[in-house]
Amino acid sequence: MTDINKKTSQASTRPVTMSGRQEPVFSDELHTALIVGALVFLSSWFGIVTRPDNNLAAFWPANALLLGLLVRSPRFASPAGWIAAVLGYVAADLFTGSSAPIKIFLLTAANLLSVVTGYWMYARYDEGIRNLKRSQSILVMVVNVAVAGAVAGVLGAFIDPFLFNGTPLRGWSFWFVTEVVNYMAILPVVFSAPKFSWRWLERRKQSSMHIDLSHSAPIFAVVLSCILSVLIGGPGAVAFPVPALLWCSVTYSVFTMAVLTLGFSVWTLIAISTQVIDLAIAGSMIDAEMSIRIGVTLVTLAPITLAVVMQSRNELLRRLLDIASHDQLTGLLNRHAFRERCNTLLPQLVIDGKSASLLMIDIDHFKTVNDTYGHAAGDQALINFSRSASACLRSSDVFGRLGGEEFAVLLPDCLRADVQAIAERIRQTIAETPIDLNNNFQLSITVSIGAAVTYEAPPDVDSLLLVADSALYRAKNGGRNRIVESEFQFGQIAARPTG
Ligand SMILES: Nc1nc2c(ncn2[C@@H]2O[C@H](COP(=O)(O)OP(=O)(O)OP(=O)(O)O)[C@@H](O)[C@H]2O)c(=O)[nH]1
Repeated sequence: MTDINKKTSQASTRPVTMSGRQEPVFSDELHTALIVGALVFLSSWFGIVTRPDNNLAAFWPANALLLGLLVRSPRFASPAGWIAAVLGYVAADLFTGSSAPIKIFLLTAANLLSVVTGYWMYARYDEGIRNLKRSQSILVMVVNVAVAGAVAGVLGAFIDPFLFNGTPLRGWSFWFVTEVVNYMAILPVVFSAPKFSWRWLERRKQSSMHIDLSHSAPIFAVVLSCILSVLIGGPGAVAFPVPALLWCSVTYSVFTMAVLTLGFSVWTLIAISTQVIDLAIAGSMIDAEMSIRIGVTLVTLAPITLAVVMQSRNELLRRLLDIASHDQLTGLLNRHAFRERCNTLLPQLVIDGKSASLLMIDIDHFKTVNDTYGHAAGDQALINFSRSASACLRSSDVFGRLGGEEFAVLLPDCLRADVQAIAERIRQTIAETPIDLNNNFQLSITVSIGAAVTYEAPPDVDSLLLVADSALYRAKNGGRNRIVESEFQFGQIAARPTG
């Protein structure tokens, strides 16, 4: 658990005074106030103009949008941000003709109390939980918004009898349900929205050009089940789209799911209140209103929770696969992953006039490096070597650590002269790049390289490795810091001589 404000001060780019304190920049505060003020004003105005006469608004996006913005970007939770939020609520009331100061004061106080409580609740959770990247994120959201709604409801219990001739219990429960429903519909969209950048927009444009019909099938299923809800109706109609929404959860990202469930909630609530979906409920619809709102919110909870769990599970799987296929010291492919990648590539290599070649690279006298400077210095040498050698390679080359101080590179589609040039570039770069050790000491290393060149597709990478290993052995025996090349031919047994 961390304080969400910590991130703000670390990420801030404000100038720092001689004493180390950050100077307040007026334009930053103005920018914050304008954004928060405009957001609260516009969303409150929307809530006011869509609310029924002489009652509280059922759809009130202002608190959820404000809380989402503050939790997502805590830099907006500055004094200027909070003051702008108050002014935004008050201005929306005044602008829409509500002039009773006590009413404006009470409603603004209840709205702020809800947002402040939600913000305070979220302050104890780290970024992963807040941005819906952990499997427990939705549970945390439910608890936080329930507390925020319950606390705001205490003022609601006072407001309802005072302003709307209701009872304290009705005031508390109406306020609580409305807050929770609005938060649960809007917060997932705000928390999971991708950070905007021009590159992101470009990628979206490109991917939307290739519309894959099978990928869109779950959305069609949601639309179809919504149509069935209208056609069949009855009390069970609200739940018709649940299987299709669950299908969406295992297909789409959390953000897409958050937008989908928001769309589903809004559509269902409007369709029920306008009786497009006839739930066939006896008695007043107003009596059933709160139950329906809670029901719709709970229906959307399962798909969004599943989407978050799927995303965090996929991320975990991706990290596990990454760990299983990479050497943790150098970040290169490990022996197993290197062999797999090469064996996948080798049959596809265009051998026509070009060769597929494999370099086996071994650091010279590495045992002496460890013995003289310590194991940590040896590790640093391995890291520096892999960085310097990577810089000599093309993006299509496959570079892996076979084990210890032994490395290999597969060079696809390379002329023989190119193979020699690349190997020589690596040898020279390593010999000329000293390694800075912690104690200001510089260490120089050299490498020996065995190159296996082939003009025919080899049966697998192991046959190329054998030839390269034999050439490497000769490079070592020939005095080290050199390259020896050998051609792979079918039927040739190129094992390293023993003894
Ligand atoms: N620091 C460090 N050392 C390692 C690692 N893996 C293997 N080694 C060491 O690498 C050394 C390899 O030594 P040798 O196989 O004798 O080869 P060499 O000393 O390089 O001699 P030549 O290859 O003949 O030039 C051993 O001392 C291993 O302990 C590692 O991850 N980190």
